[in-house]
Amino acid sequence: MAFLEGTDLTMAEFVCAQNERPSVGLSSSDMEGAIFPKVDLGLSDEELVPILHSAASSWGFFSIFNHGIPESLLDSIATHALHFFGLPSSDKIAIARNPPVPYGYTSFAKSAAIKSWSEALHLMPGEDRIHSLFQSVPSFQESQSFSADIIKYFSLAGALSNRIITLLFRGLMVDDEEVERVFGSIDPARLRINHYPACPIADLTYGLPPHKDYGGLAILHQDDVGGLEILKDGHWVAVEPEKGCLIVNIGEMIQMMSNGKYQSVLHRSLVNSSQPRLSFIFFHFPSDDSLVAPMSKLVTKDSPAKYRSFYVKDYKSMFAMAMKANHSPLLFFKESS
Ligand SMILES: O=C(O)CCC(=O)C(=O)O
Ligand SMILES: [Fe+2]
Repeated sequence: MAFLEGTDLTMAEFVCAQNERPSVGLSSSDMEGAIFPKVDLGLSDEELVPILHSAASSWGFFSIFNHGIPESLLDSIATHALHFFGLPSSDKIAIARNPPVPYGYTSFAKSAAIKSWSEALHLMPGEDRIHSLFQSVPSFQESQSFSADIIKYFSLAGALSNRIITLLFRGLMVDDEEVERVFGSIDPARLRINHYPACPIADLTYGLPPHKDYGGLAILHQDDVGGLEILKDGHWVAVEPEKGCLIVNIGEMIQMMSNGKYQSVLHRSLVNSSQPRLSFIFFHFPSDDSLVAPMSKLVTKDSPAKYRSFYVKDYKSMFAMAMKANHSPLLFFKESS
């Protein structure tokens, strides 16, 4: 029997095989001697270079505060998003994402080998595009102010992400201009808003199964429920929510361009049986027609290129195949050593 309004999914479809179910993770305070990095972005660029370098090299994930994005904007996006996800399914699917169009609403993932107990809104920059998307949702009263928030957020998160990426590469002695050439525009950026309803079979399934993020840098905002875990030294560790903080993580594109100096880290979202959860993530991508390669300064005789150069669109076209093979697309471009 279908259990989700507007879908033909059954609960059994979400039950993972015994060996794929989420094992119990650790709290970050259980990690002896390893403290999840928390970075004050109010410091000067000069002070931040070594701090960010260390956080990104040791964990690949870190928390930031004093990041300059107003709390009121983050709260407002979360409130509007919850109202959107609370609409009847027939309204939400009015803006269903239809590939190759990369934006719109996706209901509980049907095609993936491991189902995700989550629905999502995928957005890309562009004032007209965002306005007309939300205006197409019947009975959504908040389309104007939600659109305005999203437009503002793209701009602020884009500038924030740009600053962090630039400083991370300064930590590897790479010139700002080289970074600007690849990440200078937010046009290819994406915002993904995830909604994880409370789940009656929370121990048997995932909100999102383990994965690495594809783009350059991801900046995540989560509510106070918790559920994000990252793989650290072979253990799943919970990234506990903290008001006012955002979570940053290295995507595969930075792993490749840093020639493996910064690593993209596996992470997953768990669900729980009592509370819904909301997160939203800004993904900073290079544009599809950029040719990316390990930065020339980082390729030497002693440290040869670990990856072949590629066009971002070719990398993206490997997503589906990588998913089937249960690994990430970057593996297809690894140089044999
Ligand atoms: O919701 C979360 O905590 C993680 C989401 C995530 O990893 C993603 O959307 O790529
Ligand atoms: Fe992710």
